[in-house]
Amino acid sequence: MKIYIGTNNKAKTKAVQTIASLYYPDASFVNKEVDSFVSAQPMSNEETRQGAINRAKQLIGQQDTLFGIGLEGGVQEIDGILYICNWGALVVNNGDIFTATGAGIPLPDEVAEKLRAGAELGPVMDVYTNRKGIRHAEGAIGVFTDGLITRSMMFEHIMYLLIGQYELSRKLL
Ligand SMILES: O=P(O)(O)OP(=O)(O)OP(=O)(O)OC[C@H]1O[C@@H](n2cnc3c(O)ncnc32)[C@H](O)[C@@H]1O
Ligand SMILES: [Mg+2]
Repeated sequence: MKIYIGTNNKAKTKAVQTIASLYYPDASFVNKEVDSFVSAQPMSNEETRQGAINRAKQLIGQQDTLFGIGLEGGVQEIDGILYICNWGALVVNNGDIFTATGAGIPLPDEVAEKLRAGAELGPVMDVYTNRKGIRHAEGAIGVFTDGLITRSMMFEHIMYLLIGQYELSRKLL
């Protein structure tokens, strides 16, 4: 059985493979770049959630699919502070969909200002750290938690939340 992953991002892919292979050791993984149909930089919880759902829905209908996973990163403003937010969606071929949200921490003002002006977090983080490809590595959440929680670990938690809901629904059938 195949598990479809709606991205080529390395941090997201690692999270899906790490957690899903614990529960489905015989599954194989297929990456498929799909459109989120939301902004490149989602600016609300609602938009970020919708991006994850939109990605996952495009993975319906493949042969031998266990499920498809859509993961989306964004930011949301609360009380004048920009927090990172992250969402995941798991879809099965019959159209059932499970969603979950992940950890959120505030972004420093100098980063938040650039996003409010229209920049994307990925490139902003590369400039901030003077490195390349932070979004494929520890991510903003890793940089701003001193490496304690990486972008993969954050998406791993979302994977547990998604698989847990999916498995429970199968037990209730
Ligand atoms: O290839 P995809 O799956 O699109 O992976 P992505 O890294 O672009 O991830 P998202 O589209 O889900 O994230 C939306 C934007 O926020 C950026 N982003 C999100 N989380 C980030 C993080 O933890 N560190 C750095 N950039 C991040 C990302 O680069 C995009 O500009
Ligand atoms: Mg993206």
